[in-house]
Amino acid sequence: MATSNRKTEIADAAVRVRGLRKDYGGKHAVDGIDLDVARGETFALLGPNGAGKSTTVEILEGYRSRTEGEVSVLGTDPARGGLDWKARLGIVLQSTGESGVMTVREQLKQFAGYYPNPRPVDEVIAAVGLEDQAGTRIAKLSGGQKRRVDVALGIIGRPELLFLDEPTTGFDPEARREFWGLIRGLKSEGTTILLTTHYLDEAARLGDRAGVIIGGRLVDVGRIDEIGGADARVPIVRWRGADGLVREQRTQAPAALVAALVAESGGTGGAEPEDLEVIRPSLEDVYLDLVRRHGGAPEASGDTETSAASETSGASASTQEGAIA
Ligand SMILES: Nc1ncnc2c1ncn2[C@@H]1O[C@H](COP(=O)(O)OP(=O)(O)OP(=O)(O)O)[C@@H](O)[C@H]1O
Repeated sequence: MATSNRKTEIADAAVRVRGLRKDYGGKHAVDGIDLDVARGETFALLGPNGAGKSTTVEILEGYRSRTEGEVSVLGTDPARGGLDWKARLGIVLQSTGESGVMTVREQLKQFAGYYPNPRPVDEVIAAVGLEDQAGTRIAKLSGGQKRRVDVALGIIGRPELLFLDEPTTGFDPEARREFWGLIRGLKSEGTTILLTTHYLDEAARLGDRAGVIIGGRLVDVGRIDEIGGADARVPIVRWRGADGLVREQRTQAPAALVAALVAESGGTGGAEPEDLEVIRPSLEDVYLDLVRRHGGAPEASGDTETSAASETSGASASTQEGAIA
């Protein structure tokens, strides 16, 4: 299965990166990345631990120097971005930096003062679901609540471009879904969002497009439903044969295969094929396959359900398309 590397050029991109390299000592942490993020799109940057995502994003944010390459963020080279440029960005870093002694509202008020056109503080508190904690000192909040403060600080300045580095780490499932709603709202207002996440379901739900970085290289980029190439998306039919063995077959026509299995097991009135499943590979399945093929260590998944696409319990046998075992 060939990886399609779609290098789409976007006119008037919010982010434009060409030949980006970052060396630490002799090691290429980022090794020649080309990337465009369109204005108004939500772009998910994916990759295993140590792949080079944070380094890339920190260069875009102006926090880190680069070794080589061209970078333009909202039309400005981040290495030369001044305060006016910074005020157009919203940044939610991986680690929290807010003061623990202030209350949520005090901290947000302070940050709002740094921006020319901030959102109303109470509107932001409500958007991140911290109304009940608005008067609480940040030091006393739970990990997930502190993360919501980080997100609130990232959006208070009404950013044109919002960087979210693993924003929902520590969120409970309900808070994560609320956060997704918040991000969709920002997107509908025209905010460009660059998201790094290890939660593949989050990337699939929020992202218009995604890029996969492995070993400092962008190994694939495209619409969420294009990542990994068409072959990686072919459905899998799995069933237990009369001999007790689990069989699986990739096929573009799962209904026809299921009908054939039913006919084989005695016609419409016959026995149901045992343990029958039709599986459509998720972004997580496709991503893990990409990581394996490019020699990256697949990380433990987030809270997404593990698809059974690559796992079978008990004995199994794979079959070629068109041949029922
Ligand atoms: N300040 C630094 N000095 C030396 N090496 C570094 C530095 N920062 C990062 N690296 C190395 O660069 C590589 C890329 O790191 P980076 O933090 O960009 O990865 P990542 O994809 O964001 O990982 P994670 O998913 O764990 O956050 C790693 O091998 C890391 O050890």
